[in-house]
Amino acid sequence: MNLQLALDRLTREECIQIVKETENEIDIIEVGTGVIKEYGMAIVREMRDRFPEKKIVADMKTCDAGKHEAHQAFKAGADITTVMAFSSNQTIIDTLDAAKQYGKRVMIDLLEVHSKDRIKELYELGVDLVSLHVGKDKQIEGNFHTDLFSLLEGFDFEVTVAGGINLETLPDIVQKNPDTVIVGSAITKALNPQQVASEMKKLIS
Ligand SMILES: O=C(CO)[C@H](O)[C@H](O)COP(=O)(O)O
Repeated sequence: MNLQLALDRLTREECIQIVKETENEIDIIEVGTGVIKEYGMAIVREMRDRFPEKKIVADMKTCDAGKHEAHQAFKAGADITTVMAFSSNQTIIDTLDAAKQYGKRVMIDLLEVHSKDRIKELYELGVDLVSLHVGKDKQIEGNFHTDLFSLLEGFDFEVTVAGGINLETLPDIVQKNPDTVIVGSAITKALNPQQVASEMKKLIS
C-alpha cells in the first residue's frame, strides 16, 4: 500500500520543504489543484526535477479539454493526471489516449459520484485507476468513510482513497486494502509532518 502526500493550500516553498521532510516516508507526491492554479505547470516541472525518484500526480481535476490538459500534465513530468468522473465520456477517452501516448496514467476522481452505472461505464471505457474521494468542503459532514468502498464492489480497479484521512481513521481504511492512501492536511498541517507520515507509513506497511 502506497502513501501519497497531497500538497494543497501551500506555497511553493512549503511544498518543497514538506516533501524534503517526508521524502523517506511517502511513495507519491500529489501536486494539489490549488497549487497548480497558483503556480501553473511550472510547479509540477519543479517537483519532477527536485524529486526525480518519486512518482508524481498532477491533481489537474480535468473536466473538459481533456487532451490538452493531459498533455500539459505529462509534458510537465507528471506520472499520473486526474480527471473528474462526471466528465463526458469523450474527455475520459481523450485523456486515456494521451496517457497511452506518454506511457503514463489517468486517475479518475469519483468525487460526488454515487452511481454504480457510472462506475460500470468508466470501467468499460478502460479506466483502471480511481479515487474514492470526500472533498474538502464536504468534510464538514464527515471525513472519508470505509462505506465508500461498496461503490467499487464487483469491479477490478486500482483504488486510491482521499478525504481528511488521519491517524485515527487510517487503521479501518487499511483493513479495506486500498492500493494507495492519499493524505493531505493530516501531514501538511501537523506540527511534525515527518513524524505523522512515518506513523502512517508504519500503519500501511
Ligand atoms: O484532492 C484533494 C482535495 O480536493 C486533496 O488532495 C485530498 O482530499 C487529500 O487532502 P486531505 O487529506 O486534506 O483531505
